[in-house]
Amino acid sequence: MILIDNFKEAFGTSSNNEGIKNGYILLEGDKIEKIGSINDEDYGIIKDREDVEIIDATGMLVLPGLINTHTHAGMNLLRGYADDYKLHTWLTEKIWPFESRMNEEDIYWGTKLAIIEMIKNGVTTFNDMYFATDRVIDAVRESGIRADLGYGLIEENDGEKGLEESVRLIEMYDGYLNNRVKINLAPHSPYTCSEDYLKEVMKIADKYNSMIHIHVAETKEEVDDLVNDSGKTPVQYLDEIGLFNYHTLAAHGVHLSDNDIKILAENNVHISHNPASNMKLGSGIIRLKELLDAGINVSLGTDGVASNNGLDLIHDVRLASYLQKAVNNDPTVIPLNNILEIVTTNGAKALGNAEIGELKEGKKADVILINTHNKPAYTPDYNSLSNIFYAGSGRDVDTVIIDGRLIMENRELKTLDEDKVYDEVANRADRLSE
Ligand SMILES: CSC[C@H]1O[C@@H](n2cnc3c(O)ncnc32)[C@H](O)[C@@H]1O
Ligand SMILES: [Zn+2]
Repeated sequence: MILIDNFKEAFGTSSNNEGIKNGYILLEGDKIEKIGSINDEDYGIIKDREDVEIIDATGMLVLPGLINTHTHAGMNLLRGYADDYKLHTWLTEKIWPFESRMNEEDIYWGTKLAIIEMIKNGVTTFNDMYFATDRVIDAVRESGIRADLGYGLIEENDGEKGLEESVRLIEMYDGYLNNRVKINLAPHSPYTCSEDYLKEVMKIADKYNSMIHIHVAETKEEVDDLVNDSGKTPVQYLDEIGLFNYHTLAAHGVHLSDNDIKILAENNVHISHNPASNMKLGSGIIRLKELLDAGINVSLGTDGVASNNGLDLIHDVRLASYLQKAVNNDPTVIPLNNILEIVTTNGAKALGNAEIGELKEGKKADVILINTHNKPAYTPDYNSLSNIFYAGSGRDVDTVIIDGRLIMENRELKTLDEDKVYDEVANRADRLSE
């Protein structure tokens, strides 16, 4: 049992996002057993139990673990390799040639680096689309993080073999490690997968009840190309071929018409918004207010670090909020309460996982502690949630617990050898960039 003792304030405990002050959280196995006040009668009894490991959370803020719903973790090997390009040039002239030189071990070490970076920024679950999924799973197992993984399907690269690989992964690993690993289907996009290929993906989704994770309407060029070829927007096209009959998480959704938004809402399509990547690649600005007003579930992703260039969800959700306030000329757009939801409960919904995203009894014990001691960002303290999301950063995350296991304490990782990962990645980057 773990007792998170005497925290300053905990959020994500109720739907109105009111924090609980001066309390404790008891974790039993992989679940949250009890959340209470230090004034409760049983607090003393719990604290005195011999089987309890106490984490002193004095002065700490507690949140559910953050959920990053769109990543390419192996791309941590490409940080800073190709900056300041538009998406098409970036992918075809820089990223894909580099990726074609990467082997499975490179992806393993790149993924480990991404996992270190995510844990250190309070991310406890990530949804990844990439290659070498067995080695990605090794990195997930060793680190203790939670992950939803899809083998990235680009028809020209993998064809039928990619579909077989997706099935193999589902059959072998969906629900692996006490449900810490879930497998989904990850066709890259409508511009790299044909209609027939996507229909094969849908057949697999049908058989295994799998989620589909796909890039959609990221750039104006992507939309214009498809409209010119078929008279349909990517959203209309995917709807018409039946893809949205399956649980779909569409990454990006930057260039959407009113009709596209209606289609997405009617079909309960989830959007993973990637503000930093969209801004850096000059892809455009998502119509976030319209999406939320239409009742669409929007979660947050970082995308890969080659287009971000970090994995700090607290930073990125602030970007998203400020950008929307600016473009809408309205500071009430994406208020604090929505910010917390976007990186927690909305992420859980996007991944179809009712066990994560909240600090509630019976939910998975994915918990992060933010250290406010002696930090300008947390002083004064009119509103702790404001300080976390409008002033703080992922670097303030002190302790991370995933599936009831202590993964980081006092910013020290318990499961991975950080220095070894930095050395490996640096050496591999030298070889790959030659
Ligand atoms: C098929 S695995 C994932 C594939 O996606 C590439 N990628 C990375 N970032 C983006 C993006 O913003 N839009 C489209 N594709 C992207 C990545 O390099 C992998 O090849
Ligand atoms: Zn992406």
